[in-house]
Amino acid sequence: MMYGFYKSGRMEQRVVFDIFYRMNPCDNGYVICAGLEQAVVYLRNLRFYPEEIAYLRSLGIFDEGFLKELEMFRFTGTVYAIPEGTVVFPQEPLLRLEGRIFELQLVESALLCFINHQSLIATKAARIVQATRGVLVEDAHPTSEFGLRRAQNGDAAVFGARAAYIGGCTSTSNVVAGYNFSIPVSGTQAHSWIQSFDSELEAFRAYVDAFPNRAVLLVDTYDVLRSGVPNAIRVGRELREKGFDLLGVRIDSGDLAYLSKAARKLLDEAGFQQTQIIASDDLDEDTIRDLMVQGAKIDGFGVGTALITAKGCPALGGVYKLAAEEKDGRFIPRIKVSENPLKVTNPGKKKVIRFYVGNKASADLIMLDEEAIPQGEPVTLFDPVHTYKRKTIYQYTVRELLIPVIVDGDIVYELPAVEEIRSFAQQELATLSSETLRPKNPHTYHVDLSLPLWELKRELMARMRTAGAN
Ligand SMILES: Nc1ncnc2c1ncn2[C@@H]1O[C@H](COP(=O)(O)OP(=O)(O)OP(=O)(O)O)[C@@H](O)[C@H]1O
Ligand SMILES: O=P(O)(O)OC[C@H]1O[C@H](OP(=O)(O)OP(=O)(O)O)[C@H](O)[C@@H]1O
Ligand SMILES: O=C(O)c1cccnc1
Repeated sequence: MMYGFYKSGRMEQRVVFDIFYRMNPCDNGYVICAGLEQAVVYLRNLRFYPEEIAYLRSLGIFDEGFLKELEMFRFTGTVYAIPEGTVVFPQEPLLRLEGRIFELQLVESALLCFINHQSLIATKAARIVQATRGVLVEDAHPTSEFGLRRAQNGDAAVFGARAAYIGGCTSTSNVVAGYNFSIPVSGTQAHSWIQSFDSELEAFRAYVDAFPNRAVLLVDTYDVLRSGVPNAIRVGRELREKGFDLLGVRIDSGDLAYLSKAARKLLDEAGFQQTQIIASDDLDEDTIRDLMVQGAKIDGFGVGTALITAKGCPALGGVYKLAAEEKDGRFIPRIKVSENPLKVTNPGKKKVIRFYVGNKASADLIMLDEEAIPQGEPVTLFDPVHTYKRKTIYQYTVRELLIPVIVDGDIVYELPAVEEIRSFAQQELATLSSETLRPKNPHTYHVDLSLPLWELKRELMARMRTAGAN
């Protein structure tokens, strides 16, 4: 397409693209937006290197003038984005890009990859953490991301660990992610550690020698209740003589509810009330919720496969759609019409505002960029499909969600630390009602269109049906 724009003299045509998604993944009531930092870094560093241009030349498809354009290529567009950690909903632009069609068309798939992947994993993590006891991490049990070995590849593991932390995990076992993003790392040991010693007891002793104040012993290699926990208690007693406390045991197979209760009893009777029980073994939000219902005595979870692959909801369907095109110095709205009403795009250069009543998010409104933001007067919102469904909001505050991140190719936004994004995501979750937060059949949060945008959409749909037919 870039070559086509170059050949037809349309390279410099200015356009607006939106990134948005149409349905929440996992039947969830919201998505936690993530991946913006990687998108920004990608845009900043985007260029064509000599070897890449040589490869494109070798294809024998492109003329030298075009390859020269690629050689000089830099991203010069403007990006507005919803900050990472924000809870977002279907249809609303998460990123709005303005620039030359030559460059904005190039970046579609890469941007979608960053935003779709991390937003999906952050959302999955929030669901898993919520299942451990409550949606906010202050109520939840610590949950460590264990997924590296099961991720679809290395980038998915590292950026997935970042997103999992944003979504509420307490730590990751992926030390590269810890290094890259300054997020907490934690880990226990594998069955191979235990197997590599002549006895479980020796294995435990050697481990606590190395990590006297942070040892979590894997107790299920041979027999949790007859061998693993009794040996852990023995080593715990020896540790105490050296002035340390055994931090925990990990159970990685069997009936986790039954074994955790029995292990708790053994540990408590031996005076190890502070020693935690960590569970892992193909856990996901459903199994964790089930374990909690069964009264499992589990203090923390390690979750790998289901988290890093977003089991059950393997992709977030974010899309990149042309919304406007510049003509004579003005942006002319563009629409994509479809038989499926969900797939008809919202035309024009837009912004998104969120209404808060008290400290709860009440509804979002997608508006045309030139519209004034309501300043406190009562606002009546209507469902864009079932327009008789209306709601008037009084006594609200408003927040504009899209903020400038890159202006004319320059980064104008200070990228927050991941720790900060995670705290922000927690604040964001606290603004949702329990009905929106529930993991099954959640209440659908209202995302409405302003009247001018709704009217523009209807007009363009009618016009483009006729124009398209011609
Ligand atoms: N009390 C429980 N209620 C519901 N699910 C459980 C309970 N205990 C364990 N599970 C889940 O059941 C599954 C058991 O898996 P599986 O049949 O492979 O047995 P296992 O004990 O893990 O054996 P191994 O890991 O040695 O192959 C895991 O996904 C685990 O998380
Ligand atoms: O179960 P997940 O949620 O994916 O978490 C990661 C798993 O990876 C490790 O074992 P591994 O899978 O290597 O071996 P195992 O299945 O035999 O325990 C660990 O002990 C967990 O069980
Ligand atoms: O630290 C652990 O015990 C761990 C980490 C990743 C995968 N499985 C286990």
